[in-house]
Amino acid sequence: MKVKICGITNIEDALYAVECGADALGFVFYKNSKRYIKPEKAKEIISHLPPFVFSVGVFVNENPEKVNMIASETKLNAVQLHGDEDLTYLAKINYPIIKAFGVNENFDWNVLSKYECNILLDTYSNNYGGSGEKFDWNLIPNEIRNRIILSGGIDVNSLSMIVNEIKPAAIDLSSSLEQMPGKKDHNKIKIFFEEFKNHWR
Ligand SMILES: O=C(O)c1ccccc1NCC(=O)[C@H](O)[C@H](O)COP(=O)(O)O
Repeated sequence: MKVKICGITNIEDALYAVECGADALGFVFYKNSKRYIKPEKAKEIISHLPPFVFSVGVFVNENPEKVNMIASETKLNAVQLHGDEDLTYLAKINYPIIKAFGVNENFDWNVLSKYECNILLDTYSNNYGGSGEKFDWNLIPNEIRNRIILSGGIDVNSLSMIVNEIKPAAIDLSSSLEQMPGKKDHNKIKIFFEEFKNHWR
């Protein structure tokens, strides 16, 4: 199970998360987010990451040409589309895509079969993401559990259920590891990865 830490805004948090075991880092290029990072700053951080750490840019309903431009300039490995982007939009993107879906009790699970890219399930939120809230993971159909990226309110206390019951391909978390939006708490990161390794390896 891979772990992505999202909402990275500074080099100290990036390197510490990687040192503790993060496989991927997320950079939020959505200006309305409290975790927004300018592409130039993300580029600088990404240039200091060790090999084999995956860099993901998070976008919400951004102009697709701008997504491609930022992905190229900052050297992203993938783009996470966290808004209302449809298949026509996705066809304009030149980079590996993670399509995020906001889940609530009314979510139409059939829609996922139309998407061939990686799927991230997050809690439905008017702000699109980074809510720190869980959705009801029991709603996730069994047949897709092992290929999704699970997200939304994941914290150290979620690990038992994630590892033993949901068993997703990857998890993605942000809020539970923060001091405040955009600044990670290194002690929380350390404890999270210690517990993750206890549960998973
Ligand atoms: O983090 C944000 O502020 C954000 C805003 C708009 C779209 C996506 C955003 N973040 C993406 C993520 O951090 C994660 O993919 C996911 O939402 C998990 O967040 P959390 O519930 O805070 O662990």
